Amino acid sequence: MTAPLLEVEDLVVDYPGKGLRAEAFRALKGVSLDILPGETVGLVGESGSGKTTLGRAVLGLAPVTAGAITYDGRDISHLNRRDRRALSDEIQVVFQDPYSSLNPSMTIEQILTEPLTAGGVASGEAKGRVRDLLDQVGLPSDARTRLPREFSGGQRQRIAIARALALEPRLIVCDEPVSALDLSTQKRVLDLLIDIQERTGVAYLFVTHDLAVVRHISHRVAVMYRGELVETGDGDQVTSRPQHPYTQRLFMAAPVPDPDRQSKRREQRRAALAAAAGDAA
Ligand SMILES: Nc1ncnc2c1ncn2[C@@H]1O[C@H](COP(=O)(O)OP(=O)(O)OP(=O)(O)O)[C@@H](O)[C@H]1O
Repeated sequence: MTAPLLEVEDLVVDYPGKGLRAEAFRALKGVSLDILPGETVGLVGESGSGKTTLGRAVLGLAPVTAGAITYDGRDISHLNRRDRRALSDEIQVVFQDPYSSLNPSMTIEQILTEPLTAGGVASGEAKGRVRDLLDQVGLPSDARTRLPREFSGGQRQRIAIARALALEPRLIVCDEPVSALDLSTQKRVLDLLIDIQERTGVAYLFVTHDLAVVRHISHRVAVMYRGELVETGDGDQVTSRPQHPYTQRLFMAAPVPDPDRQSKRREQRRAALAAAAGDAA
């Protein structure tokens, strides 16, 4: 069997109380989830259910009160700053807002060179890598000399994706990466993420409140409700035959998914898992 890339076990996250709310607030109440290499797990649930908190805990940005997060067999629940920084070439993030996530005063070349040099890539080599990254996300190489404000929302999200890809991570936490984009741009960015995954084998933890998006991109879907995972399964199974009453309510009003896209994603996952099992044997 393929070993998970990421394992979250009985994770509890308490946010300390502030101001009028003196008591700590339990945002995650014992969540367990794993992600295989090259897999996309879509995390859905209503606002406030804890999706972003789970993504942030994986990135070391939310306090782990109890439980464990294991990456590639190593416990990463309580890393110090240096070890966490060292892990950034393995685990990356793409945030929701392409307007605030890029430094407005840096050129695209500077934005993409920063993680490369931090990851130890020599500056001579970085220039070529920046061109490669722009090519991977479908932007022309003359984008290098321009500033973020010269790009549309969809193009900025491509730049954020290029930055996340710079150090060839094995896992990217995508926190609502397309929800600030219009529908046709959403689809192009999702297809880009799928295409990158097919080429590089990167895994995604994909946080979204949008059920059409989760159906489009996920191999598996995990459903959160009030700080707990109430259902996890194949995208098809969870979206078409939800078991938990909350999931049933969540998906009842959602539009019908694209069956061709879904069956293609399922086949790809089976083939990838079979190949990985063959490699491991
Ligand atoms: N830094 C924080 N301090 C205190 N409480 C927080 C903090 N961040 C989140 N919370 C609370 O934790 C709960 C889960 O929040 P979280 O952002 O993880 O939910 P979500 O499912 O991602 O919601 P949304 O879809 O609206 O982004 C919410 O009740 C929220 O108010």
